[in-house]
Amino acid sequence: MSPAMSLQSVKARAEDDHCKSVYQKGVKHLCDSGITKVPNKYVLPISDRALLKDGLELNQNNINVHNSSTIQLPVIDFAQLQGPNRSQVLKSLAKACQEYGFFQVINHEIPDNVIKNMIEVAKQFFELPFEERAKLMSNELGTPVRYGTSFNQNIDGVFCWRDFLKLMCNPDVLHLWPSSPMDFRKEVLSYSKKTKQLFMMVMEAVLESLRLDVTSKNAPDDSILDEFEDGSQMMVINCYPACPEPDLTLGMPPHSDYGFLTLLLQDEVKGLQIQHEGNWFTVDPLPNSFVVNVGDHLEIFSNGRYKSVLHRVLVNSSKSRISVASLHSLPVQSIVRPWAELVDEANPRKYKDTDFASFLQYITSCEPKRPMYRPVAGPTFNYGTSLNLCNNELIRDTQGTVVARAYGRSPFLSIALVELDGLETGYAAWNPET
Ligand SMILES: O=C(O)CCC(=O)C(=O)O
Ligand SMILES: [Fe+2]
Repeated sequence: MSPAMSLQSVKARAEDDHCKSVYQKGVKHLCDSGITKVPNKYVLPISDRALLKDGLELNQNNINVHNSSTIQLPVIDFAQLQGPNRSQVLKSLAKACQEYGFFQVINHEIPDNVIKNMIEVAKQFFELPFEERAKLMSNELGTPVRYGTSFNQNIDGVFCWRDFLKLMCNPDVLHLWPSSPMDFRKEVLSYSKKTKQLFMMVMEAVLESLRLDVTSKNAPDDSILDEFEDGSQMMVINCYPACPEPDLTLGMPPHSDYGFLTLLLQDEVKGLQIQHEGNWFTVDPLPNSFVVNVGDHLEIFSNGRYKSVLHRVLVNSSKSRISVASLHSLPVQSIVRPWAELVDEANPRKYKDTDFASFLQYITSCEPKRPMYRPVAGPTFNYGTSLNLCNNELIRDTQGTVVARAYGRSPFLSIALVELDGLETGYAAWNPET
């Protein structure tokens, strides 16, 4: 190599490193530096984009359609659920979980000021000086309080237009929550307690709804509800800054959530899209409602009756957006398995046991070392990592030999399944039989 060449490559590498470290600081920091174009790091391949420049978008068959229709999610009236119409509401709930995997809860009894203050302190948090936020950055996925960017900034090839603060909500880690802005801890704690209560009530109804058309010979078992009492709760506070070229990127790539249920609060800016009957729809929630969705653990627990649904987030050029996702599941050490009441000869078990702790351990320990498999055929493969694999996608090694098949649709499930059939079985936890 000539001296000039090597100098050039050293320079290029230095530039590259500089950019990498800028992107690791997040999109809020990037936007505050006054950019007017989306850097390449955030530009998705055309096939993965949601919006085309002229307001058109691609549908599932890559056919241009006008900007997505909005969807009115099924409405679950929490007040009705507590009254004489409960059985009617339970039927609507079962239908919503089966047909959409999403619903919106109205009359949920969480006071307006708790919601307003939650959004307010979330906004204030992202307005803190970068140095203050950066204290909470960590590459360790299991850290109880973690500030970060993109979907998984350790491995994403293309970054998404999102910064986040993830807060575990178990009492022993509350002292690690940010102490500024003022009132942050107080308001987030009050919000997390209210969402936990709401989760418990909705989860109880979901269990009841699962039993509606089951004539199980197994004894009814409600002990699971007690487990949820001590279950895990993770609050994900998302910030999607206004983006100069929103058609090139996404706030969040298609994914499903890992837990039982996610309760989502959004500010007044729309952006959430869900996949329904093969197409993407923008969610247009009723004012003061909570959007609730089925997560991977509920899919496993319900033995596939309720499916976790892919969703993603669009960004826009004029308004920054805040959302707060509260993800609920069993305690991290608990095994998630199909509910005994739903499994019998006619309905055989479809999923293997899994637990959140070993999932976390797996991605923390193996992810950076894992070889990068790229499928050579099949549906879109996002972000150049083994995340976001599509169902039944074949994974091939660099020689083109099939090494595995992806069953999951989400990072949680697909990671679990990329190793298969005697191949490295790091975490073969989720295994639908179809
Ligand atoms: O911001 C949103 O609307 C959705 C956020 C989300 O899907 C998540 O945090 O898992
Ligand atoms: Fe999500």
